Amino acid sequence: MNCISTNLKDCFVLEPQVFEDERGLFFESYNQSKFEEAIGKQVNFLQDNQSISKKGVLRGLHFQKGKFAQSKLVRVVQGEVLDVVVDLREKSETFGQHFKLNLSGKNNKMIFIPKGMAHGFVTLSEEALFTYKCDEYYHKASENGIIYNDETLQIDWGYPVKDIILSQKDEELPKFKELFP
Ligand SMILES: Cc1cn([C@H]2C[C@H](O)[C@@H](COP(=O)(O)OP(=O)(O)O[C@H]3O[C@@H](C)C(=O)[C@@H](O)[C@H]3O)O2)c(=O)[nH]c1=O
Repeated sequence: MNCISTNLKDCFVLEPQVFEDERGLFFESYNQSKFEEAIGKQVNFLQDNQSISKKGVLRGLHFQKGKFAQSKLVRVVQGEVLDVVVDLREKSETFGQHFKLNLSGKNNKMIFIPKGMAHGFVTLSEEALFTYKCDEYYHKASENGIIYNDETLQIDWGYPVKDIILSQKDEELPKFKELFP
């Protein structure tokens, strides 16, 4: 497994070893010991999630606050998304900066997102099957987020704004400056 640093400290891109043969391919989508060795720390994943999104669907930017903050290991099984991570750790040198990467069922890349970061993605293919592990349980009262087109964060989603599909909840997310005045 390759582990590649990103511009955000503690946020890594992981590339599993893929074995291809005449039948197709195989890879370990999660191996606790290889994963923890790659990122250099222990993570106790408690919940696996899966979503299917249509083209243009943007989910994010999301995080859980306080003691329900989650680390996530995210990947795409089928289709393609542009995945975005934002550093919300106020003491971090990269506070307010973001990292983005295309994740697809073809490149098999994964992103490890530590606690203290917001996460979102926009679906580039007709449909995308997205799956991720979390090290804290879903806790509705701790859900929080930032509007995807926030003027302070300046994220280029590389997708026509008029075609972006948001949930009602995501349309009403606050701005970065409201959370961090
Ligand atoms: C995230 C989540 C949602 N739900 C429920 C709540 C709601 O009725 C329904 C859909 O929830 P949402 O609209 O919040 O789903 P979604 O927009 O896919 O939320 C996810 O977005 C990505 C970007 C993340 O990073 C995740 O952590 C998570 O916030 O599923 C759970 O039961 N458990 C969970 O862990």
